[in-house]
Amino acid sequence: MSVLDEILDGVRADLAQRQEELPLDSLKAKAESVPAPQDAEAALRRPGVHVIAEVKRASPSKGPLATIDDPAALARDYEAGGATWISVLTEGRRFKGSLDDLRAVHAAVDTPLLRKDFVVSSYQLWEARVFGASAVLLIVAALSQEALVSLVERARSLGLTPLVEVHDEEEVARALDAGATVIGVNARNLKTLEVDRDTFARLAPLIPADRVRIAESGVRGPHDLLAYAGAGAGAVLVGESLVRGRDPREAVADLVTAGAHPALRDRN
Ligand SMILES: O=P(O)(O)OC[C@@H](O)[C@@H](O)c1c[nH]c2ccccc12
Repeated sequence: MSVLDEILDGVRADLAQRQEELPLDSLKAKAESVPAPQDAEAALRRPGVHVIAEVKRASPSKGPLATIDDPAALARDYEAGGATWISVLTEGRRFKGSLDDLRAVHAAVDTPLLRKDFVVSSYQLWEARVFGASAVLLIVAALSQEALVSLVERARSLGLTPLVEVHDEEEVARALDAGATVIGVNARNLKTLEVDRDTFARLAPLIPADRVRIAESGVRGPHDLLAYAGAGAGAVLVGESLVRGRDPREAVADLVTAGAHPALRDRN
């Protein structure tokens, strides 16, 4: 069984528990009192190479990364640093995230939020909507093509921008078949946890230039942003180096400055 399979088993068990406690109709009713999502895709289509800063306490590959007692405070630092999106991990077992983290961050910042989780059901799309996300991660490797197509359509119907994540050539083809317009290339193989920063450069040419291309994982600083930008990234998604760093606001600001370089203005 791969790491991804193990994670998905836990996700499905926790999801069943939540649906038991809060049936879909009750969840949907809560959406009426939550402001509509922002157009997260439009934010990424502004000129330059964008920074998506992630609230990430732990990971299967590294274990505990940071306690993050106050995710809202961290998100405010990310916003002050100039992040275009803030990603909030909500998977609890391996990443120590929660929907409460998403709610707290939504109450603290105006920046569009990405619900970072292992989505396998439209119930989780409604959760993302109710807890304040404007975008939601859909991992191709975790979904059948039928499920992927359905979840992309349902996410859009809720006003959520689907960020469709790929790791190889076949998954790029599947993301395009599903109509993805925002595609993330994860340098980390979720089945083996290996990180290969060259993955983005290998797959980017397969992603049409009219899509937003996001390079995910392994960004240690501005030099990695510039390398990913040089390979065609319109945004980078950064977690570990920010949550482990001395000053998250300053680290985001340094990445944002690199991404705003005049030579990168035509990126999106
Ligand atoms: O911590 P890093 O190496 O900066 O990576 C961030 C982000 O890309 C990573 O957390 C991630 C990318 N895709 C995911 C899917 C599920 C969980 C986590 C992820």
